[in-house]
Amino acid sequence: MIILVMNAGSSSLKYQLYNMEDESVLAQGRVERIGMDASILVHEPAGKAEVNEVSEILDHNTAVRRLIDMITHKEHGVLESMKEIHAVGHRVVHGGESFKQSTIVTDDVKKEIRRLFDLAPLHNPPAMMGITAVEYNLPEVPQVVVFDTAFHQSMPQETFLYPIPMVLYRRHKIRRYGFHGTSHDYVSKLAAKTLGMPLESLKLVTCHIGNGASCAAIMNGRSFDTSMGLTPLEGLMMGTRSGDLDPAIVPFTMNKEELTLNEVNSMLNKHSGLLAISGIGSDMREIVEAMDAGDKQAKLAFDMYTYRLRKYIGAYAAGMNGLDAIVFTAGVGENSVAVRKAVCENLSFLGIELDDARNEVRSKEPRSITTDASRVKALVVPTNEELLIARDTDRLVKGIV
Ligand SMILES: Nc1ncnc2c1ncn2[C@@H]1O[C@H](COP(=O)(O)OP(=O)(O)O)[C@@H](O)[C@H]1O
Ligand SMILES: CC(=O)OP(=O)(O)O
Ligand SMILES: [Mg+2]
Repeated sequence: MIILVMNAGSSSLKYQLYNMEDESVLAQGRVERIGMDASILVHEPAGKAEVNEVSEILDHNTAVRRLIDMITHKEHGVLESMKEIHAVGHRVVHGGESFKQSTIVTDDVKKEIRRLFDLAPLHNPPAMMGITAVEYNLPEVPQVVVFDTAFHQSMPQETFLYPIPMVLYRRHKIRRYGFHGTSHDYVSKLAAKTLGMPLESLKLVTCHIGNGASCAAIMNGRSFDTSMGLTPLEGLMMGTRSGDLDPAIVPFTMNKEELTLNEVNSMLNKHSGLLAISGIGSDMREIVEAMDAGDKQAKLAFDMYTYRLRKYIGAYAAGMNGLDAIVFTAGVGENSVAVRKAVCENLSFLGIELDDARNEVRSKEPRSITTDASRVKALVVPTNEELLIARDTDRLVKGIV
């Protein structure tokens, strides 16, 4: 079974092509700057030279056509014809309360994803454009949608409701949904395997820290709480997103700075976080480099970032009344020795004993970074959201529920 996995953003489209016989990646790539001048297409076929092209790609439909051209290209391609693609799996960020698991795309499913545009105006419309573009270019191929929110649908009311009038939940479904669910699901299962313990017996805090960042409290193999909320803005401090703040800051700032709703939204999503405090950038590599060179604002940004992460780990340990392991994943979690050190060293009261040499090991394998004697373990588990999407697509298309 050959499966194409797509992750569509507002101006980008990332893809991976899997051979599910051995779960190998035949090709991967991305189209960036869709609808802008000088769109970029990067295509990496396994065992062949990488392609980098700059051209005009006006919409997601053209992007899908271009990536199909690449996959079946005489020189850079990995398939003879697009007929070899059995199914396409899509990442859809918001599934609201309607989708508790992945599902095959039907007219009703599309209608429901459209209805959820309101709750995720930046994320769901491009995913829908990806689905429509595949329908147009590969009309015979079944499609599956995998939701960031689905894994967190197991949260109880006490953790998913906000203490605001209940009528807002009933009328508008204002509640915590949580995101990065495929990643929290994937790494919690792999963490249990790495620890050699049944997942159902473990209390875990998984930290998906990349561009977007969220923590999840995992109990009995299910999501019990998570730091992102109605939208992916709540919770941890991120590259350009503020995370938690006093909600009164919103009307106060709008008033003082004469900002519109759109402007304040953009301030909190695109001009806050590491970028705002450091004044340097949103990339943790740049922050650590500047901090090591003595930059005070970079150090402040780093300290705020790691402090806020520790607060969540402590809160979730209390929320679950226990903790067996914390799990670091995504760009920062998998790569930043400094972030992991700052978090773990200041959680010694919880029973976390960092092993510096283990923390400095660079590897793509799941591994422990605490000492053998450490009462609570810390693990690094590389995430793979695309593989989980491919597996769900494979299972659903084969009719296995
Ligand atoms: N070696 C590294 N050290 C510290 N941070 C890193 C390193 N490599 C990547 N990152 C961080 O990972 C982030 C990207 O994470 P990723 O999970 O790929 O994000 P996304 O999928 O949301 O684009 C970058 O912004 C960067 O800050
Ligand atoms: C939901 C979300 O924040 O996704 P990303 O980390 O890809 O921005
Ligand atoms: Mg990501």
